[in-house]
Amino acid sequence: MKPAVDSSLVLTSLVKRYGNTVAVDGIDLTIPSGSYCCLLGPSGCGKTSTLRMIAGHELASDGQILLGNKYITYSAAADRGTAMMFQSYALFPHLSVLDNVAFSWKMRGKPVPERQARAKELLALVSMTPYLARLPSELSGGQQQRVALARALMTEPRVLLLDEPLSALDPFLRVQMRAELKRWQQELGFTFVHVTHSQEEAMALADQVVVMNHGRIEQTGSPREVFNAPRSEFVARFMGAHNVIASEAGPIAVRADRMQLTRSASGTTRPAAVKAIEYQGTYVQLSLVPQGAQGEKADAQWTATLPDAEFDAAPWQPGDTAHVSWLPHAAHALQPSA
Ligand SMILES: Nc1ncnc2c1ncn2[C@@H]1O[C@H](COP(=O)(O)OP(=O)(O)OP(=O)(O)O)[C@@H](O)[C@H]1O
Repeated sequence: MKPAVDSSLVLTSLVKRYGNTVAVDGIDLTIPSGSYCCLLGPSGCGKTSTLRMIAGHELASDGQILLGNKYITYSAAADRGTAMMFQSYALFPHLSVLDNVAFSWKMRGKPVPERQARAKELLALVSMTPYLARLPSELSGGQQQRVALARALMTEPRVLLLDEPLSALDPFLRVQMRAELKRWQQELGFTFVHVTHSQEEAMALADQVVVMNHGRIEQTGSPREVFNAPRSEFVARFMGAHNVIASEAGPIAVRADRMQLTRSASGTTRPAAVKAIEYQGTYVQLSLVPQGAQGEKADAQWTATLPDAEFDAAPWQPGDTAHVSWLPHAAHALQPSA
């Protein structure tokens, strides 16, 4: 049921100021129609403000928002063609599942059979047909979330906005719901914009990851592009599993699993003391302190991960000296932050 409507979003020089605080500092972003976009970044980087400006829950201080071929920058929230799904599901506690979902059509004066039929269709999409008569208090967190999604879909949005939708769930349910979100987005075929501070969640879900820092976009790309070629030190550190290493040509990023360790020095290796070893199941993680490397900060620490079989064949001990190297293509030059 892929709709043919254009649900692309274009943000141009978008700014949000709260008094003297610049929460979003002139971002430019194109989100293709029908894609899954994750806005990713640490607390306070401006991702929720960006989402709320798209939703119309905050007015942009400057810049433009284009949905399809229509500027919605100053439109009322209800007229934008967007729907928001919140972290707290905000269902009406006294209404049944069916009535919660049908509510927006009731407000629009649609007849009972019509609104109930559509609500049932959407509740079937989110596998909630057996629970139509329940109250929200009689549902689990994951089930409440499904109902909240069905309710958001009743408004027939072209863009669904999700603000940390998985953060209230336990880790097991989070992974399950994540897979379902992806499936629903593919079935519905329109644009999803999902705010998260979890790089793991963004990598699992997104077609396009947008890494934000201090109200600006640090990097945009597919999860693979962003993970394998972080543009800045901030992105390398935020995505995790990377080392930021000083080199003559400036800082470089090397993935932890691309660090090669040997027991003797050669021309290109750098010495490091093995500080700690953690067994992680399929791999073993070593914390390394570089020894007298030029340009490294005094508190620099590197991480190397070795497949468990490789580690077991020649185990390292804390206090050992490892000589570290990497293949040329494993090193990525880092730019200064935006
Ligand atoms: N209503 C507000 N009034 C004043 N300042 C605000 C308001 N909302 C957000 N801010 C500030 O704007 C900046 C960006 O906030 P925003 O909520 O967009 O970030 P975020 O990346 O979504 O953070 P989090 O992950 O913690 O929700 C922060 O410095 C925040 O304190």
